[in-house]
Amino acid sequence: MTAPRTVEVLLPVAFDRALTYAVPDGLEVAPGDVVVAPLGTRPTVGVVWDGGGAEVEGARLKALLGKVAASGLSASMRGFVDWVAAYTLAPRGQVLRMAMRGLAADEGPREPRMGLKATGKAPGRRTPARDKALAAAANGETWSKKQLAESAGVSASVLDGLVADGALALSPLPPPPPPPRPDPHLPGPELSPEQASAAAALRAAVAARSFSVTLLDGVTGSGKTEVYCEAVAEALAQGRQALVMAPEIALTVPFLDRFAKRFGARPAVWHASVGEKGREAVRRGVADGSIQAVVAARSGLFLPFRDLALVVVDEEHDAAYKQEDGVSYNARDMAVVRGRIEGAAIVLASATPSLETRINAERGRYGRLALPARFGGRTMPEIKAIDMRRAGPVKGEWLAPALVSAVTQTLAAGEQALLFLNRRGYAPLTLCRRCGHRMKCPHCAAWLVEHRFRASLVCHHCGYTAHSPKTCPACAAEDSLVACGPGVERIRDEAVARFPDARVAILSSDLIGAGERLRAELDAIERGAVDIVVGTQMVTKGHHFPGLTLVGAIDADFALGAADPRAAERTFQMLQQVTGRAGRGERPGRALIQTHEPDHPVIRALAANDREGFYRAEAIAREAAMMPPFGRLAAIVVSAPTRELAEAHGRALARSAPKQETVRVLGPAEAPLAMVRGRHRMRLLVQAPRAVDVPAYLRSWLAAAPPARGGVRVAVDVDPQSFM
Ligand SMILES: Nc1ncnc2c1ncn2[C@@H]1O[C@H](COP(=O)(O)OP(=O)(O)OP(=O)(O)O)[C@@H](O)[C@H]1O
Ligand SMILES: [Zn+2]
Repeated sequence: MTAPRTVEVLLPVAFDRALTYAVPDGLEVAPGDVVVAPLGTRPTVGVVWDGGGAEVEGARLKALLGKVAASGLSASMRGFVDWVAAYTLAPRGQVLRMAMRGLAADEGPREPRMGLKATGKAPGRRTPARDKALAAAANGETWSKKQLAESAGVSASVLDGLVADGALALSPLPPPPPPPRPDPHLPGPELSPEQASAAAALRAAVAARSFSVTLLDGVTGSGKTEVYCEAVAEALAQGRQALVMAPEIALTVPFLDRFAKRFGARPAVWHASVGEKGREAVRRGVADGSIQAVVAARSGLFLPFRDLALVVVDEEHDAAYKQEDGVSYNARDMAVVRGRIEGAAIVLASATPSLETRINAERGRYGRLALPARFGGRTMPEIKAIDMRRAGPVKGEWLAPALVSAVTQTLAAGEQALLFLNRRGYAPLTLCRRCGHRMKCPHCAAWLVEHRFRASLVCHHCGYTAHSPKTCPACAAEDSLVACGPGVERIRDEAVARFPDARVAILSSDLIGAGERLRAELDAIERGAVDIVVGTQMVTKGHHFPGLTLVGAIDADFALGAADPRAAERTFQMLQQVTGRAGRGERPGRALIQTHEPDHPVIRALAANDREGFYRAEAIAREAAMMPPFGRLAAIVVSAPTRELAEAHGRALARSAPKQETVRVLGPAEAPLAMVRGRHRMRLLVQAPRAVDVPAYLRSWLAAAPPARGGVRVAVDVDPQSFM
């Protein structure tokens, strides 16, 4: 007897290794095929991986259960999965799981949907409802049951009766027409000379059919979208595919309409709120090439494109590109990796590029195209700081007098104002006036945030929600709980109270979501049906509201990210983005920033409109501290049910760190967010020069480290973005 043929199969579970299976006689499989394999006793869908295929002696070898008629993973996709896993230290199976999203169990030809058709036979019994149904069906077409019932104004049971009677018969419905395809040959807008030359460079990058990375560095309102749409047009015209990524689902919404205006049809959409059926359709369409353009949140990077020509990473600086749970990867960086593997052009677009990307461009690793001025001769907003120490509001209010009078003037001129505060809910802290008790999350080292619209207290880390209590849970005093500090809901209340005639809208992800509600709100603002917009960071980027001329930033918030080496950069980016919403239409804009540190270099750079100066100073500071992009960082978070366990394991880890001259291991120290979901957290930080292969260092470290026991978990984060 000959030994069985075998293959390696990677399964979408937390295994790093592919498992070896026997291939039953009569089954032909190749790397990339989707197969069903037994995992323990459970049939599991996985992907045939590279390697293996040898003849192995093994009576106990399990056999594949079958093959699935679904588009598999190309060699480049498999290479991408391997690469991401190796870099992030995530098990390969966990990365594979992301690449299998939307995979239907069977993509084979579908059974046609059945509808109803008149047979011409008279029913045995006539009623007015039956007559109506037959009259509607008399046109001879096949109707869906629902449509026929609606059109005739009868219930579904009437139709069932007619089928039983032979007057209606089941009949296959014609397949739905394919969605319209975007047309790359529609004329785009007329571009300014700067835009035109940037667009030509991007078109050339796509036409080159090879890997390249280009930073599209253009100030807010410079028309970056119009420019990168030309690169999309080039990809479409070649019959190839383009992926446009946005850091948040909410930002995909306005892009859909802009894309449709440019190309006559909407792109496919891919993100967490798309339902299972929709995802299956997108996955199938990108795999067979019938879908050419996709707009997606970060997970779209793992779609199995057949012929990917272009990836645009819009707002490339955005921290939301970093996934923090499961596989910790930065979709911006992994887009570059995918581009290298696929030979695709990568465009990183931003008005406030990350220092990482700026330095890559300066050192010639990336190309750089600049749009230094706004489109149409519009000017950048004038930015001023309001010193909250001297010119702040009275206690209990949050809008400084100078901001109030600016809003008043803006409204009087028939223009719109935006009040920005990066804090959801009504108040970040609720405390008892009598005993000083603070309302805390029972599972996290965090305060509960009051959400007054929902009458509840919510933990922003674990989602724990409680009704706002009437009495203090500690001292039982009645009506003693007070809200401290503002969230957007509170700013909205103040705006409504101060400007009773103004139409005030609030935009916050927890209130609006990313669906039709959001679209309706954005439309209303664009049309001028809203006077004051109050919003979280959801409103800071990407949006274009022509009537908006004043932006008020309620709190410049530097202290928040004290442990974060990117705190200054992030604050600069956020304020530059939000102030960049002002004055994009006919009239010039201005912005007021409420701050307790008006002399902070970030505020000074903003007020002086000195972007370059800020980046230069920031680069010097980061280089001196050997912080990214001049050095490398990785974080290891140890969590455990008790602090002692977490600390002990953190110490043991630190002791087992391989000695390498240039690599520093800091900690363990208690994480700024010391407990989440009941787990105590300690952090270690690895700092190394750029030349060090940090993932390799971590791998050899963790392989030799004492195993985590007793509920201890170790999470590795290469290139951390969050320092909580
Ligand atoms: N060549 C053009 N012709 C007509 N309108 C244009 C042109 N370029 C840009 N615009 C318009 O100018 C506005 C700003 O452009 P866009 O939103 O692309 O800027 P942006 O650079 O992406 O800004 P931000 O970074 O602030 O999001 C949009 O309404 C856009 O349609
Ligand atoms: Zn919590």
